[in-house]
Amino acid sequence: RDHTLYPAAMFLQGLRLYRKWCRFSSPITQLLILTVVTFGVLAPLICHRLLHSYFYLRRWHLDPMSQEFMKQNQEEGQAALRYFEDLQTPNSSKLSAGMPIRPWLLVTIVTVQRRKEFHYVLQVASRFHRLLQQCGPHCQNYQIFLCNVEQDPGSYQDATLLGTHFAMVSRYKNWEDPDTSVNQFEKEKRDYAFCLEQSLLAYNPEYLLVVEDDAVPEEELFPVLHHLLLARLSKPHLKDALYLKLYHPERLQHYINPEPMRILEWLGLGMFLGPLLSIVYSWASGRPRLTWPIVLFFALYSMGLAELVGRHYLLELRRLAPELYNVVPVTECCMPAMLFSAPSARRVLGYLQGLQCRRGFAKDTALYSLLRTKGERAYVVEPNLVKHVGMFSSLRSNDNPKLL
Ligand SMILES: CC(=O)N[C@H]1[C@@H](OP(=O)(O)OP(=O)(O)OC[C@H]2O[C@@H](n3ccc(=O)[nH]c3=O)[C@H](O)[C@@H]2O)O[C@H](CO)[C@H](O)[C@@H]1O
Repeated sequence: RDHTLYPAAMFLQGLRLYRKWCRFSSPITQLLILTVVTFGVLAPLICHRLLHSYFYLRRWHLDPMSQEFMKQNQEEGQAALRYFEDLQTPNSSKLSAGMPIRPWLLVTIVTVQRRKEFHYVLQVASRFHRLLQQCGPHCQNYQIFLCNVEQDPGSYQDATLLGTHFAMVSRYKNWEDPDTSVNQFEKEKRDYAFCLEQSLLAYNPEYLLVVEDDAVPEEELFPVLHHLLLARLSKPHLKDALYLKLYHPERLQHYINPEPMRILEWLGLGMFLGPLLSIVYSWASGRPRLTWPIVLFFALYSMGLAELVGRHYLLELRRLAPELYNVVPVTECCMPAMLFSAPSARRVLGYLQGLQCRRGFAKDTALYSLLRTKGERAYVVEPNLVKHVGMFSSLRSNDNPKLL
């Protein structure tokens, strides 16, 4: 007896029973049962632990998952510390003499001190360092640059450690109050502008990737950037963009967002899966005729399922190949990882210098608000190419942060 044939035999038997049942029940009853079973039983059972799904059981899982994330992240911080402690220190002449004259891509990490035990900046820098090593000759013209905007740079041990491995600039010399009349968000913007300016002055790179000190790059960052910069961004409408965002918060990635591109994507999904699922249904129920109401039902069914399970998880499928990554017009919020061409970095610097930030109008909102008035375009890559790990913000106090 061939035991491997059991599942196939069971499937055929089930199909036979199902077809018999279908003959005596109306399609409306069948589709109603399918809807109830999918949305009421299967999806909640499968998805209740998925953080970015509507089925997520926040009350049950949010606290333990947040604690677990922080515990793991602290361990990753320790691992990053060991990474640099074990790494051989390059001699200082190598740090400057080995530098390419004009890097193709400069990665600038903007950092201030916060929650020492997590070593956020070490996590970011160690991952970039390792990815560059793995990338080898393809990334020969890449450079990492640390921009330390801590007011008391002497006390910032992680930055001091990184200064022995990477080129670094410090905005403040000793403990220094930059300007008491300046609010925290204006200071943050000025710090960012300083880092942009220093990167351009010191390296004049072709492309500049400015990352915040809690944005850990994904493994595929460099191959995807290669593809985007060499194949996709050479197209005129993308080439002159003001910036390309490599991260957008997962909680804002749903279809039900006032964004035309997403709505189009959602409709496209329904138009693709609607007919496909209808064909499967017709075949399984033994009804050869496809009717419009059934196609429409499955289109809405798949669109509803995709939204409720979470668009974020569908986007993850795009990681299979660099060609599958989406590049769409940006929306407001957040700039943990921003890619600029040299001319666009100069334009951003000028714009930032002309802006005044405050609570509720931080640098990300300010920059986004400029797009329309200055006639600029900007894009975001999906899925995210960095992971935001900083549960504790250096700008907004929160002693008990949660993943959502
Ligand atoms: C994940 C996420 O949504 N992050 C956004 C959020 O940051 P957060 O509120 O998460 O703040 P954060 O602690 O991640 O700091 C953002 C960046 O500002 C830097 N920093 C901090 C303090 C300072 O005095 N000077 C300075 O330059 C810091 O090193 C980091 O690179 O809001 C900011 C605007 O306010 C930006 O839009 C961030 O992208």
